[in-house]
Amino acid sequence: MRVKICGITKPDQGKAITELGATTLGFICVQSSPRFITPQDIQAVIELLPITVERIGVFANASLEEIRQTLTEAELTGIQLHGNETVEFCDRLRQLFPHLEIIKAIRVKTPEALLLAETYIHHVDSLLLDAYHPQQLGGTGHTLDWNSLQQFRPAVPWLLAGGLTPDNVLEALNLLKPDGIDLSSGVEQSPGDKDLAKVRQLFKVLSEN
Ligand SMILES: O=C(O)c1ccccc1NCC(=O)[C@H](O)[C@H](O)COP(=O)(O)O
Repeated sequence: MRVKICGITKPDQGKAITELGATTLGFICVQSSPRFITPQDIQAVIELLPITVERIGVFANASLEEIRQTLTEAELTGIQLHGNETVEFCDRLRQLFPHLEIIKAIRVKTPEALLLAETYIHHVDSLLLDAYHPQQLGGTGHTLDWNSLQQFRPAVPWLLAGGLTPDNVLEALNLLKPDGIDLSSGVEQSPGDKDLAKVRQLFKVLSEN
């Protein structure tokens, strides 16, 4: 299963987290986030990683030019769109960067958000469901109402995000069986500073499942 640890800001932590078992690292390219990392600093993390690790840049309502600029400086394998990007924007991104994975994140405020997610399936490679928060775009530590997601079976792979921790991840996995999981604040000491003991605990519980 795909395990994405998001909000990496420190090279040594990125390296350690992949050694512990993460398949995918996420880098927050949203300047208002306390987990923001510059393209140059993303590349410094990437240089310590095995080539097999997926490297996702997380953007929210960025322009194509901003994304293009980041890609010239950091060797990302995918783009996560965490704002209000349209299907047309996803299509354009695909045309420009056909080799990159495109993940559309949907922040679930009401059940209609799941219908919105379905409208992206022909325009992206993967979906990610995250918690809605009126002031924060991501990294909120809030869980979704998992019961309301039980019928969610999109025709593309999907990741579950939002408030996952080593303590609740197995319950979520057993209930929803997503293709992957995404964690940030649940394995942190403070925003952008990962807690390696919590990451270790995460992979321990996953291996025992
Ligand atoms: O994490 C952020 O600070 C962030 C800021 C702006 C847009 C997206 C952001 N995070 C996106 C993620 O993929 C997080 O991993 C996801 O929201 C889950 O976070 P958490 O609830 O803390 O596990």
